[in-house]
Amino acid sequence: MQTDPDWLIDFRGVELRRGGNTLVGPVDWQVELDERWVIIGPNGAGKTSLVRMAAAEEFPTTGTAFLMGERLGKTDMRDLRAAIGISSAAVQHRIPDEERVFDLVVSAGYAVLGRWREEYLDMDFEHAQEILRQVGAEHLKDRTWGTLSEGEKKRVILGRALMINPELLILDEPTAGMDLGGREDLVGYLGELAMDADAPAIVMITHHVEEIPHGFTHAMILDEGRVVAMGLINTVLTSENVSRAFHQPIQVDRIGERYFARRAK
Ligand SMILES: Nc1ncnc2c1ncn2[C@@H]1O[C@H](COP(=O)(O)OP(=O)(O)OP(=O)(O)O)[C@@H](O)[C@H]1O
Repeated sequence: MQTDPDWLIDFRGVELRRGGNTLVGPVDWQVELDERWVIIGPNGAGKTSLVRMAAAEEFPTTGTAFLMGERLGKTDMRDLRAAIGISSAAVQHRIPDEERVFDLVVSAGYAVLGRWREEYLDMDFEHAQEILRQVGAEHLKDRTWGTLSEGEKKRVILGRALMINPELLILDEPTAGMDLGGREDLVGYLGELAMDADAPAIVMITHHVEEIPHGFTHAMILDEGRVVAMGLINTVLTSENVSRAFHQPIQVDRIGERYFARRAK
């Protein structure tokens, strides 16, 4: 079976099952390099399960999955993971509290936690410095991970994900726990990234349509493991589709480049 070289993600009939339950699927999904996807859906809809397969962290139980042209199960997962930047609660939980922020970011390219386990180049230090500046975390570089607030952690983990110059960037609730100002800063930054032609393909899970940065091109809505709608964002993020997924009348409005949702009267 072949995949299209333009597709970073190519899922065909992909399902993830555990203990007799289908967590997500079957899903057919293709993501191209210049696409920026948002995935929304109620708690337990299967969003994280889906992106864990896209992050080469899980194998599908059934179906065929290609990531960056390589078929999952037929290639070394470590090679794939080296090209995928991930910001998620699971990644956060693996970081020891005593890890220094700058070391955490600089070591990302070597897929290790801990600054002194590899040789680093001046270029790596400069790159890490620049990325921390971009995500608004330069002032945190000498702090240890365990001392950071939730929002500060989110910035740093995004920096670590970007440090490897990924082909695919996976963001599982990247703004969770952030205050309003911090969230708007990060949404603005992600919007700039989304508009950058050299940026990686992006797949972002969020609970709040208000957090979708401008420049995002596609959306998928999941409910109970199934795709309710997927495709171009403006055709998918409609009141009708969101109401169907959340089982209540929701009005979705687009104001400028941003989306807003509330329960319809
Ligand atoms: N290892 C597992 N074994 C059994 N069930 C699981 C396992 N992992 C997840 N689930 C279940 O699969 C469903 C989908 O979980 P998933 O984390 O993918 O949902 P989600 O859409 O990301 O949810 P949330 O918005 O709450 O983060 C949930 O009902 C969850 O309880």
